[in-house]
Amino acid sequence: MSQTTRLTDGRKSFEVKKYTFATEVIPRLSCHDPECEERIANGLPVVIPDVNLVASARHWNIDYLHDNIGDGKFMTYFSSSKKFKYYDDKKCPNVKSFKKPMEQEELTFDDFVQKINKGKSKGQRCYLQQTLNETVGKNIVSDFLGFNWNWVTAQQKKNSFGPLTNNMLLIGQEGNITPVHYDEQENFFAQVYGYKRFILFPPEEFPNLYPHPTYHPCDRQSQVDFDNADFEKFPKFRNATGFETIVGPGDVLYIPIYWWHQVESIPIEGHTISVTFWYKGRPTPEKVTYPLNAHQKVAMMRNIEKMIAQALNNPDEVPEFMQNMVLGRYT
Ligand SMILES: CCC[C@@H](CC(=O)O)C(=O)C(=O)O
Ligand SMILES: [Zn+2]
Repeated sequence: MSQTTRLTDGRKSFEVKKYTFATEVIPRLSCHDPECEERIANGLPVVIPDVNLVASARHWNIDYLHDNIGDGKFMTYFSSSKKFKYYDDKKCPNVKSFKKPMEQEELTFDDFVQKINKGKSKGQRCYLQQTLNETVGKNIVSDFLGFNWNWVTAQQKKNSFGPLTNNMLLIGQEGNITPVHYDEQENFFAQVYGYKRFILFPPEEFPNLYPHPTYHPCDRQSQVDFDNADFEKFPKFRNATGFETIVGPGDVLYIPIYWWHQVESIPIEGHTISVTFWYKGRPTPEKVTYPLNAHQKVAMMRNIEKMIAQALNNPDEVPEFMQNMVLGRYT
């Protein structure tokens, strides 16, 4: 039986699965606290409970969204397990043996609601993950316009983030898990309904988390299954140490670019609703300062892998090429 541990969102406490790695709690700071500003400026995660980023969506629930979201299509993922491990369809041809970890389908919101209800009986889980776009109804537009754009745009400017790329609506069933991965964007993650556990690791943990190669469909995703870690294949995973928190309605979590995160919908309210605010990263500084920081090194490793895969013009040749270059020479 797996052990559990208790975690709080500052108001309630939750029994959550205990993994093999140690974690520290992510600080929870008021948006008026200078230390909160400092953490964002320094690319460190922070939970912000009082910024009211999506307070205008506090009344969002499945029924309200069903009645107001409009007749657009919503990308929905289906998984026979709790895990929703993202993959890039366009990279599937690069790995012939790749088995898709989940299915995807574009549904109307009405179909999605039916799937959620039917899925429960058929043991299939679903996760709606769709960029909010112009197809939404006028009430959702008004809620969207009511987001605290002053605060988040001020953060974008003072931290020299790039442009806002999208706001993604996430509706997951309780118990759904997005396995550990990193994104190449800054993210203010706003929790609207229900509770989510976030486990984060800094970019320095790259060696301990063994991401798939960049040409692999699961680029940016760790190969390590937290529930059943293969310590033979991934020995450095023993050294992983992370940070974690629980976010509840109204909380915003700043997830810095290149920080790894695993996200678990806490089995308490039936489902969870979240909205992401993704921004392109800071522009490359004119004058590079040394030593390079961890996320610059991750960006470098990504570029080198992409260049080698492109130059060989055959992804199947990359593993041997990389091993010939490193094993016995840099080990
Ligand atoms: C598609 C985005 C999913 C989200 C995790 C989650 O809420 O399950 C995440 O990984 C992020 O916001 O970066
Ligand atoms: Zn992510």
